[in-house]
Amino acid sequence: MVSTFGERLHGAMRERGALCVGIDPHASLLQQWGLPDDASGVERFSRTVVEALAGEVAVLKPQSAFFERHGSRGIAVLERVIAEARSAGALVLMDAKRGDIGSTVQAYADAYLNPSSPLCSDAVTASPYLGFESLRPLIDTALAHGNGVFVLARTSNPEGSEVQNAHGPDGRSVADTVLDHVRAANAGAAPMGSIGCVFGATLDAEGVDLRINGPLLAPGVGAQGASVGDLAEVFGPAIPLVLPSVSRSILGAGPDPADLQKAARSINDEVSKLSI
Ligand SMILES: O=C(O)c1cc(=O)[nH]c(=O)n1[C@@H]1O[C@H](COP(=O)(O)O)[C@@H](O)[C@H]1O
Repeated sequence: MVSTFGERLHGAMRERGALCVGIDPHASLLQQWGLPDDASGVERFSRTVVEALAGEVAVLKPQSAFFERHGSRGIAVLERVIAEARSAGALVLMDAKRGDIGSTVQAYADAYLNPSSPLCSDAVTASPYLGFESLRPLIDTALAHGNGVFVLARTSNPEGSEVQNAHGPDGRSVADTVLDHVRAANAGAAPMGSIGCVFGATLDAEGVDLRINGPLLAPGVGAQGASVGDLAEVFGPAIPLVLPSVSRSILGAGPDPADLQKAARSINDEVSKLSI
């Protein structure tokens, strides 16, 4: 039987630590690494990150936009990054933040979560702001193929709160409702469900029920100002489910692979001390 994403992620977090490293080939990072701002630069950059880290971190998260900005050649690089990272043992979370009406969401599901697609990843990020049910085809396709989805609940950027903290007639915030839907999708799954939420490490989770029986992707550590220490304060008893996601503050240590490894190991070690 095919393993579930929740099972694979749970195992990877125990074996490799909970860190997720973002592959975000910003133009400024390409320049800093002495690479051209084109598809060949993105390929050298991403290959270096994969070779340095895919054998040791639980999850690599390529940000699709940084590949898309180089057109079809950038997407071809993304396809190779997915294949190489997975064959080196990392889980790949495609950061595409897709969302649309359900019939179109099925096409995104076919692109990112169906093994017949060259972009198929272990999981994809999705925006529920066309209504959580519009994401159903993504969730069903993920579960049918042993893959996962990370649904945005509270994003790390300060602008997010005007939408995500708005309250409905039942007095619940939009983000609380998203967390409720994800909790329902993961009900009964063990050791944890395959549907995660994104909850920024930069936020205050006071009064928020984070028990979703699934992973909590926590971007915002490093370049956006949160520290590993803040994670304990934000997530409290939910820490064992937290997957801190870090891009620039690790990528900025490159291009030497040993320096990338050093930067990732140092954060991973700090994170592992939180869960004790
Ligand atoms: O889904 C995400 O990964 C994400 C959600 C969120 O709320 N905030 C957020 O920063 N991200 C992504 O996480 C990464 C953060 O990068 P750094 O700030 O460089 O660590 C970027 O790829 C963002 O697109």
